[in-house]
Amino acid sequence: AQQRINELHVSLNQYNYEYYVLDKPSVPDAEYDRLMQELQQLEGEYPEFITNDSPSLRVGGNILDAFRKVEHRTPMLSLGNAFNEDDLRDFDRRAKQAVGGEISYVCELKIDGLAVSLRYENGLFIQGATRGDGTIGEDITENLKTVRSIPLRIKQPISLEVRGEAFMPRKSFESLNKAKLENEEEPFANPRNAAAGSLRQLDPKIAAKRNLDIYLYSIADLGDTGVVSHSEGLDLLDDLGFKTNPERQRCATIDDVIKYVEIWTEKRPNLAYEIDGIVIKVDSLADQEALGFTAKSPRWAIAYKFPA
Ligand SMILES: COc1nc2nc(N)nc(N)c2nc1C
Repeated sequence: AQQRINELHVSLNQYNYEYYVLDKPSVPDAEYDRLMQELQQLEGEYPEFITNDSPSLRVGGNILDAFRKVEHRTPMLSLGNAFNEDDLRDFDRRAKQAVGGEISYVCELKIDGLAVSLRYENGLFIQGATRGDGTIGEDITENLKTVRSIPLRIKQPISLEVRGEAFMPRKSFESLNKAKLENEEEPFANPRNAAAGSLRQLDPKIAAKRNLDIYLYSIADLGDTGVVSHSEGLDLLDDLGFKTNPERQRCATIDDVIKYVEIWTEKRPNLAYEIDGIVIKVDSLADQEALGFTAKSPRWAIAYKFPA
C-alpha cells in the first residue's frame, strides 16, 4: 500500500504540474480524478502513510481557528513607483550614476494580487505567508497548499524562500461573483480583493474552490545558487517547478523598457488576469548589490503604475 501511495503521489504531482504550471496536461482529467480517488481511498485505509506533500491536500485540510504570525527572514519590501516616461528615465539615470556604467533590465508584469512568501526545506513546501507589514505576515500555508500551481515538492531537494503574487484569474472572479449574486451574497469588488479574501479564509476547503493561481517573481535568498542575474534566477524558478510569468522580457536599455511598457499598456485588457503595472528590475545581481535599498524598497527596481 505504501508503495502504491508513493507511486500515486509521483504521478498525481506530475500531472498537476503539467496541467496547472505548464498548462500542458498529458492525461485526461478523468484519469487524474481516478488516481486521486484511489489515493484518497488508500490514505483513508492507511492514514499513517499520509505525507505532507500528498496531492490529496489540494482539496484543503481542517478549519483553522486563527492564523499564526510569521516573521519573514528577509523583509518583504515594497516598490518605488514611476508614473510616466520621465520617472523611468530618472530611475535609469540614477542607477547608471550609482553603478558607473550601462545597465540592462528585466521587465515583468505587476500582477494585481496578494504578495506571498513560500518556504521550502529540502524541496518540501513547509510554510507560506502573506506580506503583512513586510516583517510580520500571516501563516496561510494550508490555504496555499490548495493553490494547484504551487508545487508541494520542488524538483531539487534544496531549501529556499521564494516570493510571488497569488491572484484570481478574471474568469474565476466573474464566475465567483455570479455565484455570490445568485446566493444574494456580497460580491467582491475586484480580483485582488477576491484573492486576498480567499487566502484569508480560515477554512482551506473554501480557498481550494476559488481557482487561485500564482506567479513567482523572486528568490529571497539566492544563497549559493550561483546565479548572477535576476533573469537567471527566474529561469531557476522554472527549473525547480515554479510558475513564473511568461511575459517577462530582458531589456538592454531604458528605451526598450519604455517600448515594453507601451506594448503592455495596449495588451493589458486582453490578459487572463489583472495587472496594475510593470516592474522594472536591474538584471545584474552585482549591480543590484551596488544599488542596495532605501528604508523600504530596493533602489534597483521600480514599479511603473498604469494610470488608474
Ligand atoms: C523585488 O521586489 C519585488 N518584485 C516584484 N516583482 C513583480 N513582478 N511583482 C511585484 N509585485 C514585485 N514586488 C516586489 C516587492
